[in-house]
Amino acid sequence: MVDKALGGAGLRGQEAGQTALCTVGKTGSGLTYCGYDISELADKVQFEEVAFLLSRGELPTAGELIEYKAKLKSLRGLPAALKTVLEAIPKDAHPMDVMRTGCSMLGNLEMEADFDQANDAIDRMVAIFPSIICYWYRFSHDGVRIDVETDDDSVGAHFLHLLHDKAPSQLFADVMNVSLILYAEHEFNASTFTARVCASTLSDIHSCVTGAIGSLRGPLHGGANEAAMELIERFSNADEAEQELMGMLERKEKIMGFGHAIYRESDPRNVIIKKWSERLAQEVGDDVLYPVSVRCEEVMWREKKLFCNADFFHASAYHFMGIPTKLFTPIFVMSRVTGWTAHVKEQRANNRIIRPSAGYIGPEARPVPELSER
Ligand SMILES: CC(=O)SCCNC(=O)CCNC(=O)[C@H](O)C(C)(C)COP(=O)(O)OP(=O)(O)OC[C@H]1O[C@@H](n2cnc3c(N)ncnc32)[C@H](O)[C@@H]1OP(=O)(O)O
Ligand SMILES: O=C([O-])CC(=O)C(=O)O
Repeated sequence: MVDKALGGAGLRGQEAGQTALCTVGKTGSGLTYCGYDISELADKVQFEEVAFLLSRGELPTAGELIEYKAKLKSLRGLPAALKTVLEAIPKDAHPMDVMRTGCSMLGNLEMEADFDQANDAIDRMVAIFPSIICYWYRFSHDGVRIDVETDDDSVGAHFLHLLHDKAPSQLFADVMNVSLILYAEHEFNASTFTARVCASTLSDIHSCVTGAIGSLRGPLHGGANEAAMELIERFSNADEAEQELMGMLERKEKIMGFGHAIYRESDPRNVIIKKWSERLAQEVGDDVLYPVSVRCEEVMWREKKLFCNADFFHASAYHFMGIPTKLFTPIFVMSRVTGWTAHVKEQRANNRIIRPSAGYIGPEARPVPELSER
């Protein structure tokens, strides 16, 4: 007999393996990376320190951080063949498909020939992903071939610089930094599990990340930040948002950016990005999107006890920084690549091919009828 609680839909509640990288819904504020609480990381460190922590197992020393950031800076350039591929992708393509193709093409050009090279391949992906999406976006939308080798100090500032053709303000760079930290890692979520399944076949790291990008793309996972933006921008004030939301709930529609597979009462990342969204709203003089978002949060909790997940206030925060909605989920990729690849290495270090069983619900055994008799 299958235990329904354990064997139910979505594998919910099953321990599908072990990890030393992250806890979700267990200790502290509810999310830790290698033992460090997310609220402390978001307050104190740079995204590059988190990327180093996930790939090397410990936070860097001051010297290691300088060296690591210099390495990332040196790896921002795009190979000519990759530029050619990006230039061939149409303007109306989905940017997550651009990321998927960009990652896959990189794997063709710079194959991870040996697992010992994993950290070099990881560093390259962390450094080059902002270049990939911005090169395609600026070429297809603005008709320019940008130089992706900026001197910006961080991954987040590099991205905003390429996108807007100017170095970002300190506030915008700080928000990008926090956002990338919040999205970096989250245990056995759907995209990370995809990467681990692929890794368990002893495949290469670019294949693992390419598959993970495909899983992150969906609106029930990373794509929710874009869907949340499409929701909140429909409303011109908080009262209208409340009225519309009540109708959506009545019609049993799903409200993107709310709820979670593991957290039951709150997502610890929400309080952090919400604070930054409020700060940005003040900075840009917004008096619609932020109050609309807050009202959505109040209504969803009051009516359904559903809370904002990491994606909801990311929508307004990114919008206030002038980031086009269709680029929201690719930013998630730029960050989560650190978590995915840490899991790939962890899987490889203690591997057994991931191959669960299926409960069969099809027809009884039967003979194949002749073609003329079907
Ligand atoms: C970074 C991230 O990936 S965070 C997640 C981003 N995704 C979203 O924001 C999409 C919207 N949210 C959802 O679809 C879900 O909450 C998920 C996919 C995140 C989690 O799914 P599950 O684990 O199946 O949710 P859960 O078991 O808690 O759902 C309980 C009930 O609440 C409902 N519910 C959950 N989230 C929502 C929502 N956002 N809007 C309306 N109803 C919801 C479910 O439909 C379910 O109702 P039912 O029992 O009548 O079918
Ligand atoms: O853990 C999950 O199911 C989804 C999520 O919040 C994430 O991947 O950040």
